[in-house]
Amino acid sequence: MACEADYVEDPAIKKPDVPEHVQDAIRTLIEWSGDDPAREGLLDTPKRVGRAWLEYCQGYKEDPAIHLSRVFEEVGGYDEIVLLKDIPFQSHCEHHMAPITGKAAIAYLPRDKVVGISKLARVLHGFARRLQIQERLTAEVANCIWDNLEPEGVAVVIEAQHGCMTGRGVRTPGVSMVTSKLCGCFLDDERSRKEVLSLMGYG
Ligand SMILES: Nc1nc2c(ncn2[C@@H]2O[C@H](COP(=O)(O)OP(=O)(O)OP(=O)(O)O)[C@@H](O)[C@H]2O)c(=O)[nH]1
Ligand SMILES: [Zn+2]
Repeated sequence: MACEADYVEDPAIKKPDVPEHVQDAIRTLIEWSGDDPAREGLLDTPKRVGRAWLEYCQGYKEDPAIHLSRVFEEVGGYDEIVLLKDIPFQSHCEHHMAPITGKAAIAYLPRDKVVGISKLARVLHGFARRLQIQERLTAEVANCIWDNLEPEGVAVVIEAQHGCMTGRGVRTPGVSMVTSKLCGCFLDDERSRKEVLSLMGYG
């Protein structure tokens, strides 16, 4: 699935060092998997995997709320739901460190603060690029928007596939997990809830 592309590898920028103890851990994992970490094709793998995990878990280095600090208060009289849907994301499950890939729909009904629309996706990625369970990811995105934009309502629906269910374990491909977190009017008012879920395509 296509994913957000704000990690741009610049060949002029030195790649981060991967400490020896991290590389050792990856060599141990290769051995545990049944291969030989000393064979040629695997010699640089510990460094690559170390860097890859820095990137998968980049979210630990940021507070996603920072993306909601630039708000617009002049919205030209618009007072309806703002929805960003089909936002692709990647995360990793905290149980198996296997990929979680999916899409999110994020909506809010502004009170007096509106943000640039890309910022909703940035908040999602900030929480997704960590070791997660889908329920917590969903709640963290919704709560961050609720606390920082103080809107009338927030709704987040996430639909994702879990690598730990497809490539191992129960080995059941094609299933999606769906989670939602509703706050404010989307939780309390049935008409608002129906409207937002229908705009998201879940109506
Ligand atoms: N609720 C929830 N469960 C998840 C998520 N990601 C993975 N899991 C589940 O976490 C559970 C961990 O179960 P355990 O019995 O401790 O681990 P396991 O023996 O590897 O389980 P199996 O995957 O069934 O083989 C599994 O049922 C996974 O499907 C998530 O985001 N939310
Ligand atoms: Zn898992």
